[in-house]
Amino acid sequence: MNPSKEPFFINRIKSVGYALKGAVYLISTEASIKIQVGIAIVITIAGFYFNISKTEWLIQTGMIGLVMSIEGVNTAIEYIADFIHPEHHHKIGRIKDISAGAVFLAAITAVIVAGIIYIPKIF
Ligand SMILES: Nc1ncnc2c1ncn2[C@@H]1O[C@H](COP(=O)(O)OP(=O)(O)OP(=O)(O)O)[C@@H](O)[C@H]1O
Repeated sequence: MNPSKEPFFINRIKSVGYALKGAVYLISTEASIKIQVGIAIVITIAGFYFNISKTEWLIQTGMIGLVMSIEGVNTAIEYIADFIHPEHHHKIGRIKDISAGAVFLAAITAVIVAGIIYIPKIF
């Protein structure tokens, strides 16, 4: 967002670097995203094991990305909430609960999608 005199592409490359730093920080510090990375690895192995179709791969990969992205946004919202109001406040609690609720909705959807893909292959 800062007005910059640097060339456009240098600026973009730097932004990708910052985003990468954020993703590494997220994965290395947040327990919930570590669990999600673990689940993503297991479900990817399952994809190879059950030889799922291209369409199933697209949907599965999309769901993994969706859940992990929303988890990242949820974590950022928690950081902002703690920064702007470190003390206990019911509105901060509500903000965090709504943010966590968004992750929950994405995760439930991912579980349903996994069920649709794998249950017929297992049973
Ligand atoms: N400052 C606060 N004021 C009011 N309620 C809070 C506050 N901080 C946390 N809470 C309540 O406690 C819950 C857990 O908060 P916390 O910040 O520990 O999130 P978390 O989901 O456990 O985080 P993480 O994903 O990092 O484990 C919130 O969803 C909210 O209901």
